[in-house]
Amino acid sequence: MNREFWLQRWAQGEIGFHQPEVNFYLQRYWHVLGVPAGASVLVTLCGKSRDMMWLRAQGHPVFGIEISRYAAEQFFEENALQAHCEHRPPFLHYSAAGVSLLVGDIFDLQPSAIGVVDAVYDRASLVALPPAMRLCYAERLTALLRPGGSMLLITFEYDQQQMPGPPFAVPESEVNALYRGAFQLEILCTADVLTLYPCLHARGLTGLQERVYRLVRRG
Ligand SMILES: C[S@@+](CC[C@H](N)C(=O)[O-])C[C@H]1O[C@@H](n2cnc3c(N)ncnc32)[C@H](O)[C@@H]1O
Repeated sequence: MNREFWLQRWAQGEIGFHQPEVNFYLQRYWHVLGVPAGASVLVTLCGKSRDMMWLRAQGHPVFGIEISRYAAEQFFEENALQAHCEHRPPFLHYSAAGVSLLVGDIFDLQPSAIGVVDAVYDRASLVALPPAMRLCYAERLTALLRPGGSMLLITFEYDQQQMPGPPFAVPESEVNALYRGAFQLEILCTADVLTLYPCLHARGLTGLQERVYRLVRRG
């Protein structure tokens, strides 16, 4: 999945991944992470997710990273936030009260751009990436999260033979392989969710699970 694939999806309005409501698991499990108000949160591959507004309302300074400028502009417009935009190569940096969105490639994101963050929220992000990109992505997040910091990760699991991604299936064994070197992992929830995603059923899936993880970065 290259940059052009996602820019085209946004340009054509093919954004079935976007949830009009705040994510259920975020609201249910964020408190389990124990991230205090005032602690910064990085929302990876953020699109125009309303989850950023929810995290902001919990008192977190929110950083989002997203390749599509169009998505970032829609986010501020739909949430009636006045954003200031600066070009700080390699990113366009949009900021409004409590929310900063960096428009650019997450693989260019260094701690020097936003500092290390206290927490990470990954919904529909790891599963948006093909297998060859995932290790590099996990290493990037590990570098951006402070030791002791937490991540809430939501994945999909299904038979990858039944449908090409995205979203891709990322099994528990792969999550472990990507993160266990630097994190303690705990599964918070596993749910059968095919009926909630009729579009994925229509693409050929006969089973679909969502899994929610809490990860804590080792010191
Ligand atoms: C499946 S969507 C999920 C969006 C969001 N997390 C949500 O829950 O609505 C994946 C998003 O990642 C963005 N994206 C893909 N590759 C990227 C990259 N290398 N750097 C930054 N954003 C990227 C896409 O434009 C898209 O908005």
